Amino acid sequence: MRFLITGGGTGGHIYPALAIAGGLQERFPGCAVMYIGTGRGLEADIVPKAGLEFHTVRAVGLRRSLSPQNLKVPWEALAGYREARRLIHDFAPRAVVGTGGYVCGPVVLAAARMKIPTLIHEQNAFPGITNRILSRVVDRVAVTFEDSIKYFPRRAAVRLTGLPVRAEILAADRNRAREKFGVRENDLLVLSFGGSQGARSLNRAVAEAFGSLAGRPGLQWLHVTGRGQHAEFMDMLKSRGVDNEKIENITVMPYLYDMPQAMAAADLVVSRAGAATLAEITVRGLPALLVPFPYATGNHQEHNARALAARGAADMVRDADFSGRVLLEKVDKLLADRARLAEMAAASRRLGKPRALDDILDSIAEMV
Ligand SMILES: CC(=O)N[C@H]1[C@@H](OP(=O)(O)OP(=O)(O)OC[C@H]2O[C@@H](n3ccc(=O)[nH]c3=O)[C@H](O)[C@@H]2O)O[C@H](CO)[C@@H](O)[C@@H]1O
Repeated sequence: MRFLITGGGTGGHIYPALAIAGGLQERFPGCAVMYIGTGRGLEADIVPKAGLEFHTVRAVGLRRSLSPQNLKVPWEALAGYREARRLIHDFAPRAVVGTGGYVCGPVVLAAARMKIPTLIHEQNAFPGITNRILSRVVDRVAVTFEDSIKYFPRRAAVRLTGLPVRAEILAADRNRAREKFGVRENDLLVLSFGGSQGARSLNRAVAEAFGSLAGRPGLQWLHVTGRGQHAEFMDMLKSRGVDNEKIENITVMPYLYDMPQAMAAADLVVSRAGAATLAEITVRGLPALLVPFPYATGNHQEHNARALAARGAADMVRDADFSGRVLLEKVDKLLADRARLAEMAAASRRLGKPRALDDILDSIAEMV
């Protein structure tokens, strides 16, 4: 059996694609999986490292403003479409799966026109333009949030699956994780981070609140600054006269490799609202304070955050309104009310989709 996967540009589209590729290899032992991306996207680096056969086609995105680059789009799109057709013809996949990003356009369209079964996965509550267009020609659409279903014209083909998270996120054990991070039994652990790159406004707010959080009985805090912003964060602390080495209850890290353990240990998460982060928070059933990245395409992070907030799983603050004072106010209120925290945790768990990968694989299996 042969499967073709496509999706790219940012990690947000690539990691779910890799999760699906891995799932297919387990479900259909001996199957061949080929990946089509662009030569420019992050996928050109990550996918070959994951051991998958990788090919590229040309693909360009429409600029949202008037730009001379848009004049090249029809020509490049046609060239990419022809390249995709040739690759699909030679590989002869049983099904084609797209996870968003420009490159999906020519590849999934070519497959659909060649009458090969197609499925696309949408990660965000407000879908990207490529997936919205493709949803008219594909056989199936798998979505992460119920809230995105309304944007797809052929709702009958849409299935709410969720976004596949790393197996370690599901498997991590809370007691062992708390031991590892040195969290005492009745202490509350707050985990704050700003997506894979860190977030300046989150860093600023944590730095402003640092003095007040330091030494608080019963509170432990783990803050991740993001690799590119660690030095700046440390400078902010220094300029406020804070010596972070002396403060026992707050740990600061540039990047957290062990996110699965940290999430397992945490009682509250403060973060951006990227789709992968929210999928992880909800499968772990964690309450969250979300500060969506305001410049994400179509403001999709705010849509993602609202999907949780509307169901009582999270509290949301817009980036423009966020500060150290607001962080303290919100966190104080939440931590003082353990019953509310427990309700939020339960609401979060209800939104979690631990079977996301299985459900996506079932959909693919039904098509082939
Ligand atoms: C800025 C932007 O437009 N980001 C988009 C990008 O998210 P992007 O992939 O950057 O961010 P996500 O929040 O979706 O994922 C971050 C991932 O990094 C992990 N992590 C983070 C920090 C750390 O120290 N350690 C660690 O392991 C998290 O556990 C998570 O798995 O694609 C997503 C899916 O299309 C979108 O929803 C996001 O809006």
